[in-house]
This record gives sequence, structure tokens and C-alpha cells, in this order.
Amino acid sequence: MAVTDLGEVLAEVYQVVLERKAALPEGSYTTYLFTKGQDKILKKVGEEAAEVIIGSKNQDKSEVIYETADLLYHLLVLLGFHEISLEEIALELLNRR
Ligand SMILES: N=c1c2ncn([C@@H]3O[C@H](COP(=O)(O)OP(=O)(O)OP(=O)(O)O)[C@@H](O)[C@H]3O)c2ncn1[C@@H]1O[C@H](COP(=O)(O)O)[C@@H](O)[C@H]1O
Repeated sequence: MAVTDLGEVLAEVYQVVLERKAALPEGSYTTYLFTKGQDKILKKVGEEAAEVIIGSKNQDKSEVIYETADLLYHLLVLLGFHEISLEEIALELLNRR
């Protein structure tokens, strides 16, 4: 796998997210989010989106990159919460081309 392929990295992290949801291992931040529930996950998505906006307003590319990674991870947790596959998102995007 080319480690710089975003789709493949997202798929790999999403697989871990789904494993965490199924097993709820102690000490896992993903477990913490799933245990807290939907409102906590939604709050994190909102916070991370706001941090992307702040990074952008600061004209700070490295901040935008860091916060975008945080946002994508939390979106993966939200997709995991709803059991939406990455293929469903890919199809939605493809249908818009
Ligand atoms: N990509 C991520 C990832 N990005 C961000 N985070 C966590 O998201 C949190 C965001 O930081 P914040 O300061 O906003 O939140 P916090 O104060 O720690 O927590 P809150 O009380 O606000 O919820 C941090 O605790 C980060 O560790 C992530 N946690 C996990 N992953 C991926 O998920 C995998 C499984 O992680 P665990 O579930 O922890 O085993 C990891 O191997 C990674 O690939």
C-alpha cells in the first residue's frame, strides 16, 4: 500500500474504528467516543470542523492539515456509529461527477 494514498489510509483507520466499536477495548479513545454516544461524537465533529476553520483563517497550512486529520478521524467514527461504509460515501461522490 502507498502510505500516502488517502483512500487507503482512511479505509485502514476505518477498519480499526469498526474493530473498536465491536470490541470496545479499554484505553482506546475510539471506545471512549462510542461509549459516550452520538452526541459526544457530533460535538467532536463540530469542534474539529471549527478548528479547521480557525487554522484556515490563520493562514496556517500545517494547522489546517493537522485539524483536517482530526476531523476526518472523527467523521470516520460518526460513519462507524451509523454503520455507513466508505463505499457508500465514494458512490455518493462518484454520482456527482
Ligand atoms: N486518527 C486518530 C485520531 N485523531 C485524533 N484522535 C484523538 O482525538 C482526540 C482529539 O483531541 P482533543 O484535544 O480535541 O480531545 P480530548 O481532550 O483528548 O478529548 P475530549 O474529552 O475532548 O473528547 C485526541 O485524544 C486524539 O488522540 C485520534 N484517535 C485515534 N485515531 C486513530 O484511531 C486508531 C485507534 O485509536 P484508539 O481507539 O485510541 O486505540 C489510532 O490508531 C488512530 O489511527
